[in-house]
Amino acid sequence: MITSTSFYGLKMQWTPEHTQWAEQHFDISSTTRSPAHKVEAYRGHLQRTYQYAWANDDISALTASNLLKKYAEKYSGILEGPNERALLCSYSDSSTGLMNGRKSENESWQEGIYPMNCAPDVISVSKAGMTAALPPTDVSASIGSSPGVASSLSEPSYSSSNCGSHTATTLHSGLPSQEYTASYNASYLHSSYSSQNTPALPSPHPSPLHSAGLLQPPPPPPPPTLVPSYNTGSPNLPNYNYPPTGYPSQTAVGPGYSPGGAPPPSAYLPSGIAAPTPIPPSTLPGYTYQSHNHTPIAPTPLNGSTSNSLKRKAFYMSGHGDMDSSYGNFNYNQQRSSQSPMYRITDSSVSDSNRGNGFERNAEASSLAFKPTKQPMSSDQQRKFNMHSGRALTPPSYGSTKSSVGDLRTSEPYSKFGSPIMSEQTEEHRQHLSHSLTGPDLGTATSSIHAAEEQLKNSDSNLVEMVTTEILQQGPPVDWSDIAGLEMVKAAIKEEILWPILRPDMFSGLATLPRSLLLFGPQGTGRTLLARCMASQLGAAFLRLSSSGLVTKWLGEGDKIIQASFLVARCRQPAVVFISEVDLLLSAQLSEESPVSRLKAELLMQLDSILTSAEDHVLVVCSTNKPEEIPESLRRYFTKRLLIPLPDGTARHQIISQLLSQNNYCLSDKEMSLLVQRTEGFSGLDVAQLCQEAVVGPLHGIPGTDLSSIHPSQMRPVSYQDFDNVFCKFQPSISQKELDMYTEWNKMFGCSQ
Ligand SMILES: Nc1ncnc2c1ncn2[C@@H]1O[C@H](COP(=O)(O)OP(=O)(O)OP(=O)(O)O)[C@@H](O)[C@H]1O
Repeated sequence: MITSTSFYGLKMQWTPEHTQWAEQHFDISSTTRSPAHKVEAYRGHLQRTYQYAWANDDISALTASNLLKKYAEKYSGILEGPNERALLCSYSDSSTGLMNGRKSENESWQEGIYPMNCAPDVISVSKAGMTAALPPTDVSASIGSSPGVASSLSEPSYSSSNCGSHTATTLHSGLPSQEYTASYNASYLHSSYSSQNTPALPSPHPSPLHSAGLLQPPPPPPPPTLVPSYNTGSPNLPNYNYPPTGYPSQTAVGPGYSPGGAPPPSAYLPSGIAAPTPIPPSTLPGYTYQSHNHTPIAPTPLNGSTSNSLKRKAFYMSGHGDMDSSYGNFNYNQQRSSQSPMYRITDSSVSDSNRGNGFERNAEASSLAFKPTKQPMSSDQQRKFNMHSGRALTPPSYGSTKSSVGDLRTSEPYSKFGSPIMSEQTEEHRQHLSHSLTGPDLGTATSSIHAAEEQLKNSDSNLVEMVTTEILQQGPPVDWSDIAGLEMVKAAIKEEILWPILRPDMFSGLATLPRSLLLFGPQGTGRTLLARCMASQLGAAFLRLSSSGLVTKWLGEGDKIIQASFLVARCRQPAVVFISEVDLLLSAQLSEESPVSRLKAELLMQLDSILTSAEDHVLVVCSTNKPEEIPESLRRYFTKRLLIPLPDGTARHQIISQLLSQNNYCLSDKEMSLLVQRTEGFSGLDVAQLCQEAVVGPLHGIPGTDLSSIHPSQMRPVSYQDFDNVFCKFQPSISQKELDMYTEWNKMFGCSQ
């Protein structure tokens, strides 16, 4: 019998042979679906395929048969073939360009550029072992049930009194983060995909579903091991045992992400592999600042609209000035471990009256004590940090004298010169390296270090000394929780930069590891902090080059300094080289005759070498507030380009609270809310400077001029009035036009939208 079928106007004639053939064909390899189902599936496909076929034309039985056969072969291969995950794999492959930043410069980086629309379809009809994607109806349910969405979208209300030396945790407990959206759930893979023990790795770019926060990682595995090397057999860390509860998970962000906390389980990695936070917190005896019983930070609200929740928010405004960059001992997380190496020791031997009044116990009168980061590490901290780094212990140089090259925002003397070439430390360093980098490149990294050491021996020793004292920086490690807000950025850095570096064996699908990163946006938003944090998390040496220093004071030998810095970085690898204001070196405005072009050429040569070397474990992080000045042809040097926005209300609240917590202050909840509101558009640096000015306020009311004789108890607490008095000195220094420019550039060339 001949039957006639019409698909969107396309008439087809079916003979019994056709039907039989189709059924037989589908039956060949399927063990999970009946022939009838497959024919249904196939018909569905035909419906879609033939929409753009020759509508309304009759076709011959022969043509129909050929078409049938052709598509049956094609689709049976996808549905039933052993490589049914080819689509996912090719998804990963096709994204290699993205990972490498080799994207065509004219292409914009748009969200959803790598949709995984096909994956759920394929998965859901393929193996029984693969869980189907969430149905669309689950989308809203999932979002609605997200703790982020459930929370209030309004400015946080502060329920507690803020009088006294409160800790930041008390102050902003219950605060939702306005910036974080649940969309970034630290997992790129479809949940079903992640459950497979496949070596194939996905693209690092989140699928739309993940961006929407719909796909959650699998339940957490047993206590994370971090980088196994850190607690197994490292001679540097003989007794170290990473406390699994040291960084309790944070509810403010998606379940897959816990900044500053124990590394989350991730669908990105096979089960049991934890997110990298390799630097273990050191134990600070007597530290009682924070218990683990604090109320967790309230879930971060998504923006009101669901569509907005699908994007990483990017908003920013002003930034200016220059100030101590090493607020490394802040605590912006409720669950910050009391054992964090970053948290400044509360010396219980010092009376309360001696604390938090603007006069630190060792501070000179001029410093006025609002210097949360300028305290040297305790000997215990130093010991711990030294154990991490596996390098000779030298005094912290963060916060030491200003260098035009290293651009240190510090006040302490530089650390003593220590040769970048490992001598007695060499073996220790090797072991550290071997523990922190478990990938297959370890052997070659070691040989690369040897080669760099040889080169360094032949270099100008004065130059090398200058680099090791001024550019190579040592200091207390920076934890994620030391950086207020920026949750999306932090998550992206963890997943797209740090994990592949720490576990190259797990990311073998990537053509090359991420080796360069551009942080762009307004000044004073924590880009240096982020770079330092990356170095800390990688257990890497940190070298900081200031482009403005190079093109002004050091112009004559700037290229040699760049060269020597990269050489030292290779000797000390793993290493992070941070270059601020990189637009000054890479600007398109530079003529060939310009002396700066020598620096540019040297930098590009070094970048080329880093990007092409599979051996070196050197990460280059550059910052700029003029990304548009980087020529199109040079953008490709940056594997990732991340917008660092201005702090949102929650982050500003965190910064203010944290800074004030070190002083005696009295602010009502309402006043605190007002401060948060009034600092809208401020950069993190602006906020910090505002606080610094305000805490000096109480001094002005003290009669007499001899401040040295004043006892701290005579000082009144810092009040709202003190802030009010200095607000006139501060205002957002960035225009809406500039903000729009960042948004546009981010849309076109950034990786976080
Ligand atoms: N997100 C943040 N969390 C905590 N502190 C911050 C943050 N952003 C800025 N700050 C404060 O501002 C200071 C400057 O930050 P940082 O140097 O990291 O900014 P930057 O973006 O590198 O700026 P610049 O490009 O001007 O050097 C920090 O020392 C800190 O006090």
